[in-house]
Order: sequence, then structure tokens, then C-alpha cells
Amino acid sequence: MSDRAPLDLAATDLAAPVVRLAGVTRSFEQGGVRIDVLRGIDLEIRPGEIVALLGPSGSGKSTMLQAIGLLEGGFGGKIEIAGVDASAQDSAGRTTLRREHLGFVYQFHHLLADFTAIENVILPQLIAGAGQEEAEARATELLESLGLGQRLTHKPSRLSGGEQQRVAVARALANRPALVLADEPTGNLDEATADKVLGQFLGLVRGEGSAALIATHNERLALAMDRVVRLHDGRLG
Ligand SMILES: Nc1ncnc2c1ncn2[C@@H]1O[C@H](COP(=O)(O)OP(=O)(O)OP(=O)(O)O)[C@@H](O)[C@H]1O
Repeated sequence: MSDRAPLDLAATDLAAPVVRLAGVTRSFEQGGVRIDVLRGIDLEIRPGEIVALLGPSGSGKSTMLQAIGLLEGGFGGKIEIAGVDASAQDSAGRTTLRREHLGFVYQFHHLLADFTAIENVILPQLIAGAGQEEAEARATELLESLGLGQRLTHKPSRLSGGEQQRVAVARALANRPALVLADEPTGNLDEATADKVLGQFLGLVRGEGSAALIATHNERLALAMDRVVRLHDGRLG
């Protein structure tokens, strides 16, 4: 028998957190006054884990999602995405990390007004290098699973608020992100529609095996997730 331990690289990679924050800080200065919004955030999210981010208005939920989304600078501490230290990357490296691993859903859908529902879901896949046929099949599958099979060629202005948000969910998942970041994804919808869309969103995220970090004010919706973290005084409790 060999005395060497077997290599277990695949298991190591699979076990890496999709995101790891260590001591993440962010301050803003306005009118000569400095506000420390994030005062040292530590967080790990495992593959496939769905985490609710709760906190009062102004506590820094959006700021924290922006940190992980790698779109803006100005953050202190360490942010790792899929085991890669994002803080050590240049802008092109951060863009690659974002495209390969992250999906985004916002409170307002931000769909492209001149494109149909299916085109809005195809486009990010083409940008990521997928072929037209493959991208179309994936977009159709996602939209059908969200109950939008009859809405594929509607433009956003011809969709209801709940339908628009479901297209935004399909778009966020189109490139099979390891982590979906969602900032009040149902905050713009009435309660019944919010429940329905969130239920479909969570079901799809689970089915796809993605992890998610979902900022919400809604304690009741948060209970449907795997874990709840609370932002208070710039730290997670
Ligand atoms: N670009 C900025 N310049 C100055 N202050 C900012 C900036 N962005 C955010 N802030 C401040 O940081 C704090 C946190 O804002 P943030 O939007 O992250 O909170 P939030 O928890 O997402 O709030 P809400 O639940 O109301 O959306 C607020 O006091 C806000 O005014």
C-alpha cells in the first residue's frame, strides 16, 4: 500500500466557500462627516446555501452586496469569490470573477426595454461566449420554469411587475452563477406577488444548485431561507 495520501483536489475545490469576507469595511464621507457603514464584516457562504441578509433601512445591506458584487472600490478587508482573492485582482480580473461566478437581481428589474423577455436572458450568455442556439434553449428553459412560457417575446413594458422580476431572475441565473446576489428582489411588488415570485426564485436557485445572498426587510420571507444574518452597527450578528 502507498504511504502517500491520495490527492483530493476536486473535493477541496467543491468545498471552497462561494464567497468569504474577512474584516470588510466601508466608510463614506459626506459634508465633512465620516460614516462607518461596514465596520468589519466576516461571512462565508457555502455552495448551494441560501442566506437572508436582514437589517434596518440604512444599515448597509446594499453596500455589503456592492462589496461582493465587485463593481465598486473603496472597501477595506478581504473579499474572496470561489477561493480567489478579489482584492488582489485588477479591474479586468474582477470583471472575469463577476461574469464567471455572480448573478444579480435588484429591486427594480433593470431589463433592457428594447429587447424581449427571451432576448434579455439570451444576451448575458452571448456576452459570456455561449452560442445563439444554446443560449436560446437555456433562456427558454429558465423562463418556462418560471411560468413565462407564454411571455417569451413580450417586451418588459408589456409584462406585469411580477413577470418583469421573474425575467430578471432568469437573467441572473442564465450563466449558472455560483452565487446570486439579490437586493430586495421583491421589494417593489405587492405582498401576494412578492411571496409567489420569491418562492419561484428560491425554488429555481435550489434546483440550479446556486448559492444566494438575499437582502430583505421581510423577516417572514427570510425564514424560507437556509440561514439568516443580521446587519447591525456595521457588523453581522
Ligand atoms: N455613495 C454613498 N455616499 C455616501 N453615503 C452613502 C453612499 N452609499 C450609501 N451611503 C450611506 O450608507 C448607509 C448604508 O446605505 P445602504 O444603502 O447600504 O443601506 P441599506 O441597508 O441597503 O438600506 P435600505 O434597506 O434602505 O435599502 C446609509 O447611511 C447611506 O446613506
